[in-house]
Amino acid sequence: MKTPRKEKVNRVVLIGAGLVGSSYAFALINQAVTEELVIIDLDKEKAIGDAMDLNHGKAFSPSSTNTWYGDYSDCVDADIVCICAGANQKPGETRLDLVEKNMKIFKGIVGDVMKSGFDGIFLIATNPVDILTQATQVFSGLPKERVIGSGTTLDTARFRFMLSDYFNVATQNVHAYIIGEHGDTELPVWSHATIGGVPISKYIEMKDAYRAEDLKDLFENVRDAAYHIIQKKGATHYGIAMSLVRVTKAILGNENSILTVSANLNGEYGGHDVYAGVPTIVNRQGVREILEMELTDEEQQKFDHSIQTLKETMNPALEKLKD
Ligand SMILES: NC(=O)C1=CN([C@@H]2O[C@H](COP(=O)(O)OP(=O)(O)OC[C@H]3O[C@@H](n4cnc5c(N)ncnc54)[C@H](O)[C@@H]3O)[C@@H](O)[C@H]2O)C=CC1
Ligand SMILES: CC(=O)C(=O)O
Repeated sequence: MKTPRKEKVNRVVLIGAGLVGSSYAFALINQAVTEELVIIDLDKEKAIGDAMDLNHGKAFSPSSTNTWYGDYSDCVDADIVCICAGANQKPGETRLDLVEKNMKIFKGIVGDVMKSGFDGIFLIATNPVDILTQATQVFSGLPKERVIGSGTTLDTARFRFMLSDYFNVATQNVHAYIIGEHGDTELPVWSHATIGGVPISKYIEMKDAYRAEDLKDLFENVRDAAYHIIQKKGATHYGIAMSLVRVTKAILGNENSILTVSANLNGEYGGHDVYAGVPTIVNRQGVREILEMELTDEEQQKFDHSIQTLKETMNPALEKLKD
């Protein structure tokens, strides 16, 4: 049930309560991240049902999140509008294949959010996420640092999980990033990957049990993880939901945490006006700062290729939607 606001509390508006959105809502409530959660979806009945179901679990959750099915006017008081609406990949489809369909949906959604007077932070999950994050910035006119995408947060989490599994150390002690497009051209930054501060290349030299060739396969499994999961169960949603909650917490908690969100490169990493996954300091302002790592020549080449691919897909799609 919607309640009038008496004091400043955190409000997240979720647009698109499909598999990703409803998993995000569930994870938000279970981690006590926000006082208010508003759900909006084209499928009104499904979203009303979700709000009822989530409120019925309140007695068992650590949070007192007030959840309701809302409308775009609720965005005016939102700290974060998270968009998970739109088509997902069918088996064999790439993320980039979704661009035209989802960009059209975004033009309408972002326009409706902005009509409410929204002045918070957009957090985007819908694919192709880097391109839709950029489109959201263009459609909304909000400052670039207040429009961010989930970027390669999920890929980085997959990478750290698979490395921790291979080396049999806790995920928290693996520091390694996937950067670039959240998609087929993403790349691992091996030159800065460490285990407890020891470069992975050194760690492998020190231990007979590990082989450099295995790392190539490991990265391919990270890059292709979505295809493998979609083949098995039709969609991925728990991992991204937890990534989105992590970013939401970093924003609402003013954490200054480093996360590989999709941020506008704005002078960093070659100075492109493009959104891509890079290590970024995230706080209440959204993007505080992008961390520019020194890449090897090979890594820089792969990164440039990833950026070029994003531009080549995004520019014609944005052009088509110009009024
Ligand atoms: N960034 C990432 O790492 C990931 C992104 N995704 C992406 O998230 C998106 C959503 O995926 P799923 O939840 O699996 O899809 P889904 O089909 O389960 O849900 C999409 C929801 O969007 C709603 N919707 C469609 N148009 C709308 C509009 N104009 N206004 C409001 N709601 C609208 C639908 O009614 C539906 O409930 C896809 O683009 C998918 O590729 C999925 C996993 C990871
Ligand atoms: C679907 C998608 O983007 C992922 O799971 O990485």
